[in-house]
Amino acid sequence: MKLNSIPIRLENCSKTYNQKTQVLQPTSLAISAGETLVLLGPSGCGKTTTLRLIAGLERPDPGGRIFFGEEDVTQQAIEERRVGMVFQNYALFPNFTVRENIGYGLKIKKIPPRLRKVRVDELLELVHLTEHADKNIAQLSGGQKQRVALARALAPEPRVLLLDEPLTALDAKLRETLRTDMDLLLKNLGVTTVYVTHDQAEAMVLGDRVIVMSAGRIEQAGSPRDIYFQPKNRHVAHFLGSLNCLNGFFKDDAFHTHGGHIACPAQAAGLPEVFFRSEDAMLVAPGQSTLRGIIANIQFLGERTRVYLQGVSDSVVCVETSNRTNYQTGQEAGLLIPQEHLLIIHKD
Ligand SMILES: Nc1ncnc2c1ncn2[C@@H]1O[C@H](COP(=O)(O)OP(=O)(O)OP(=O)(O)O)[C@@H](O)[C@H]1O
Repeated sequence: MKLNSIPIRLENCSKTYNQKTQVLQPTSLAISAGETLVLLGPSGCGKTTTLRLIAGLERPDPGGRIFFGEEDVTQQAIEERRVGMVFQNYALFPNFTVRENIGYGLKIKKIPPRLRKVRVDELLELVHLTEHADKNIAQLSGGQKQRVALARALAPEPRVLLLDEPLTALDAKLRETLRTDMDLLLKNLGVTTVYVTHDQAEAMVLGDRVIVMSAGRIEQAGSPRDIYFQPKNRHVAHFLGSLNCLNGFFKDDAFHTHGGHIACPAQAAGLPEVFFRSEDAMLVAPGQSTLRGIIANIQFLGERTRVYLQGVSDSVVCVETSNRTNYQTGQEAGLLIPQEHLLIIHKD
């Protein structure tokens, strides 16, 4: 199944509720045809509001405009915009069967029953629910309900697919499976998609581009690799991955390096902050580095181990390692950080 896709453009869109709280600051944003754009950020940062503006469930403040292709849809109601929406809580009709739920939008559009059946069968296959077609919604698992919701949203061939935390209500294992299914599906459909989540792994896997938001504004837009490896500021850096600060270990842009690794950083203040990601540091014998600490805590996760070191920086730092050494708390350890893995972020 392939859907037609169109670009979307938001021009200077802000949103103020109750004439006082501006929850979205003036935002301009272009989404390419067929792109999957993920809006990522903490609760309350304005992701859902942005999605609702695109859907036509909210209007932007005066001056803001929204385009689907060249068409100005700012004043159009949701029905006119031809968008498909999927919500966290499914919003399915509980007394309908799977088939009836998926076909609902087609019935409203007065598509003849024979054609409707063909289309619903195709969608059932697409979301792997053919054998559950005649079950009631109550008989389905959470993951199956979400697949019905997705098929129902796709049935009327929307121009744009809008997904608001569709996997949040599911348990971790199922989320991971559905995330992979969703990724394949979106790539095959080729429909312009806006996907809201606060889960960074979901954002990385699904997004062609990720927009990191905080406090009603866009902090950074870029490919998953860009925002992960080149965060523009500390909001973005902290929101992605596990980050450690090397407080006060940076001076006059002079690193004392040891075979390309930071081994003896100098003390200073008032300069950019230096961070490193937990997976980018290596634990070595204390004698192999002048960055040393005492192991304060260990979390064994199976495929990797998190080791927390005290005394390296002002606060405890976390190192993630996949080696199989049986570290012990109280043990002294050295830390090496490849210089190219340091994140140097200027204070904002
Ligand atoms: N109808 C409304 N009236 C007043 N305030 C609202 C309304 N809808 C949302 N808000 C407020 O706008 C802010 C942004 O909400 P929004 O739902 O866009 O955030 P979000 O990033 O999607 O968060 P979450 O992940 O929790 O849904 C929040 O402070 C919220 O309380």
